[in-house]
Amino acid sequence: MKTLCKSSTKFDEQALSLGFSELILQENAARGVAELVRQKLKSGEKILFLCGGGNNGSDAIACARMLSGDYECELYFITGNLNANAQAQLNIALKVGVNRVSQPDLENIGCVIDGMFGSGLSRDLDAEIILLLDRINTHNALKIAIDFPSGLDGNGNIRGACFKADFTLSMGALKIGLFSDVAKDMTGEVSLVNLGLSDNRFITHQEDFLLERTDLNLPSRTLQNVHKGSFGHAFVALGQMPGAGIMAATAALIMGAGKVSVVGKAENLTPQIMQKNNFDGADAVAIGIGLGNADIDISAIKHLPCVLDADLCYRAEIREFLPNPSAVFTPHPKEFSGLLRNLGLADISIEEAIKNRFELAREFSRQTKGVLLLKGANPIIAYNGTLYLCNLGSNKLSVGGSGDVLAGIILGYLAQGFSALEAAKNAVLAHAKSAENYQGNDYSMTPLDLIDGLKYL
Ligand SMILES: NC(=O)C1=CN([C@@H]2O[C@H](COP(=O)(O)OP(=O)(O)OC[C@H]3O[C@@H](n4cnc5c(N)ncnc54)[C@H](O)[C@@H]3O)[C@@H](O)[C@H]2O)[C@@H](O)CC1
Ligand SMILES: Nc1ncnc2c1ncn2[C@@H]1O[C@H](COP(=O)(O)OP(=O)(O)O)[C@@H](O)[C@H]1O
Ligand SMILES: [K+]
Repeated sequence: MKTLCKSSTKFDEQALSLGFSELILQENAARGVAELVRQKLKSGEKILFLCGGGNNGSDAIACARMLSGDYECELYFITGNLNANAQAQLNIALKVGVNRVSQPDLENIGCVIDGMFGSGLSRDLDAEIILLLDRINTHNALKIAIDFPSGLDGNGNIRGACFKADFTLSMGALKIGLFSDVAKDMTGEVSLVNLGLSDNRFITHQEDFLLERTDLNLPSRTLQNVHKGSFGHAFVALGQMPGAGIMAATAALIMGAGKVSVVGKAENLTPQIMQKNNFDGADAVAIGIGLGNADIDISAIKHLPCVLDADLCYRAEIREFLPNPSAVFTPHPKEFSGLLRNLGLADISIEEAIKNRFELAREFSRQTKGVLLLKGANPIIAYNGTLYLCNLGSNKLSVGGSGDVLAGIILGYLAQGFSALEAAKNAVLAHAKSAENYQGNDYSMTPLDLIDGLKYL
């Protein structure tokens, strides 16, 4: 896992309190950008630096000075209002031959470096900058964002428009805003630049995390003297759309649950799954998948490890699962907005829920004691106020039924005794990896392909 911090401010404050100067930090930031440029761009090419008047702009100006001589560097300022650092950097840059231009000329530009706004973006972009971004984003030059693509704010929301980067270099520490759903189409590849102080030295208190491929812990079998009862009995409650529940049940089976049963009416049930009338013997349960308005009796299962999905988010019964520390709530944003209302935690629109996803997820996990898995392009897992993000999934997963498969994977882990948090983390990673391994076109993956891929993780 990589550590994520909420903003640059804490890093900057801590570095300054240790005796670093802002100019030293900027020198390191600029060197990180210059190194990437040297790797990606032939020398002699023309680079346009888009500069704001704050410290993000200062990083860009320092970078132009470093590359000047080897590349043709032009600075374009979106403001005449420069802070002291930016002014100091500009004085040096002009002396070493960096050009300052009054209009951004995109002809023959090989690379655009975005140093307009970083973590200081505090309001919507002006119309003029939005127009500039429209022109830049459709240009085929290499695009590198310093710290944040301009237009993306610290909460990962786009403020009018956004620079569409091929690479984003996060300065000092990785910031959570770079991993929102909308950021995924804007940041390009995100990497960290060391500003002279390891992010591990800087983090002194609880932060959030970005899951990595190597965090996937499969429910591998180690002992031989075992039997089906050793791996748990998973149950899925079926409802008005039983096919969805059967896909979840199949995913749980392939993920290693020893036995899998369904409760509720199913026609043509695959023989590998058992039909039951009640939840007797369940080690873990998934409920809500394809449920609709079907009747359910949850009295026997509300204390069990469980996955609470889909339609259950809107129904009163979900309240009875509180506080169950081994409950995993798996809403997509619309269901999350409904769930917050249903539980009396917030009465907000889907758009508001998406906009404030990080803090709402954090608060939800504190209030409910369970684990939240808020689905999206970059799903968020929240437990006890800590967030775990996953940016490894892809648009192949945008197909009806892939959430049902995810619920089934979580169920499979829960049945085998994994904690709710471990089940959610591993399930998100297994889900993303199965999609990544899929060899067909990006538009053709079905939930059954996704389930099949679970066999070969
Ligand atoms: N503080 C430091 O010492 C360091 C800062 N660094 C860089 O500095 C950045 C943060 O710098 P700043 O805090 O100066 O902030 P920015 O450079 O991101 O922007 C600040 C300026 O933009 C204005 N502004 C904000 N939103 C605007 C909008 N929509 N339209 C027009 N103007 C707007 C603000 O009023 C302020 O004047 C980081 O992202 C990083 O790139 C790094 O070099 C590391 C060291
Ligand atoms: N563009 C995307 N990138 C990454 N993951 C995605 C994307 N689109 C959908 N997903 C994932 O696919 C799943 C969709 O679940 P859901 O919306 O509940 O669909 P359904 O109810 O049809 O199964 C979630 O796990 C979500 O995170
Ligand atoms: K920027």
